[in-house]
Amino acid sequence: MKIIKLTTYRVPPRWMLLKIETDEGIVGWGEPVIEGRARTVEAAVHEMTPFLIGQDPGRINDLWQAMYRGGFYRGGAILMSAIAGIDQALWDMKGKLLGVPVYDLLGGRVRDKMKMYSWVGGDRPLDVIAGIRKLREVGIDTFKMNGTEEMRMLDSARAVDQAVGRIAEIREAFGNDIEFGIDFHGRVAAPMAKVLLRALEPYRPLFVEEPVLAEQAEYYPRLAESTSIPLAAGERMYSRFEFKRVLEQGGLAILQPDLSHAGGITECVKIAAMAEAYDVAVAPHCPLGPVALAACLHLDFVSHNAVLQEQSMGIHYNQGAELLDYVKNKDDFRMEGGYIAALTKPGLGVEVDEERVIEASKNAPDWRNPLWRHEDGSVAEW
Ligand SMILES: O=C(O)[C@H](O)[C@@H](O)[C@@H](O)[C@H](O)CO
Ligand SMILES: [Mg+2]
Repeated sequence: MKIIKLTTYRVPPRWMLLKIETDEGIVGWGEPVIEGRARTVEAAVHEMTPFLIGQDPGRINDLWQAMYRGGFYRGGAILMSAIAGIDQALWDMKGKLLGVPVYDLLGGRVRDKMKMYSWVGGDRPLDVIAGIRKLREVGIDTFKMNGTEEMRMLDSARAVDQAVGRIAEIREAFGNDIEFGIDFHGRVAAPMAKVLLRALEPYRPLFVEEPVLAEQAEYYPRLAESTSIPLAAGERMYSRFEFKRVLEQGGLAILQPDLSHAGGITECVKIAAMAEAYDVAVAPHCPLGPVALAACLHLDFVSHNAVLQEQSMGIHYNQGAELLDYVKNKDDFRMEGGYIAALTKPGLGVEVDEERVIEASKNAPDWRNPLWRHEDGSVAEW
């Protein structure tokens, strides 16, 4: 079998879907995208196309190594997201060819269902209580929210009290009937991270995510020493070569590789295995679309140390399209009691509504995250 065509579709809200076709009619779908840089990743995918045309899609490992090592320069958000989406489509095709779900190609399931969580609140964590109440009605009991608004490198007691007060209200309202992670979203510099973590201790969040920016990873062990709250990060690390340093130095209790940013299934399964060797959990990052989520779920179902899965239903970014709008087999993604069952159809298990995708791609937005500034006019981390 040979690859004959790659087609990319940028679609609302901010996703990109990739269709790979072969000379034997087998089609694979992937989701190569970096939020806010869809066109750049699209260019990277098309730069890889001349190499991929004519290749045997079944040689996933060789194609991955050639895409990663073949261009001399390697890694980073753009190239690893392009490789990720192509890799997802290759696994989709291999599963379809052999008539089995991807998790069976990876040795079979280690669990019967996977624990999911939902976002509540938006860029500025408002109305979180109402959001939790609404999602609890449909059985969700695990949540994530932004922990702060803009946070200066050295900020005020008031800013800390505002951030902690919101969390106190949640515990006050729901006690231990729910669990929640708090995403510092890289907005917090190390000195304030230490202050916030200390102040959040009494409310026992499930984890604090991106306590500092990925480029400040050397703080993870120091912050971990100063708190009992499990620390999580990974959405802005793009290969096992970045994760290995973080595992060696310690500090993170949970790795959150993104299956559409960190080289795809081939790479993230290796990252999950590395984490297991250090007794570190994985909770794949996925504020994206259905193909990205399906790729995450196949990793979750073969990884002993997979503990939680992010999904974007109702996330504040999904303006103009919702998680399952481009999926025909919506029922397969049903969550019950906060869990999801394995996607058992061959390949990734997503039946893409191609007509809907093509239609939506005709007016895809160029989504950008906002540029935040502090009161003094300096750039703030969003
Ligand atoms: O945890 C999460 O989902 C992420 O931090 C998410 O908010 C960002 O990755 C966002 O998608 C970037 O545009
Ligand atoms: Mg995050």
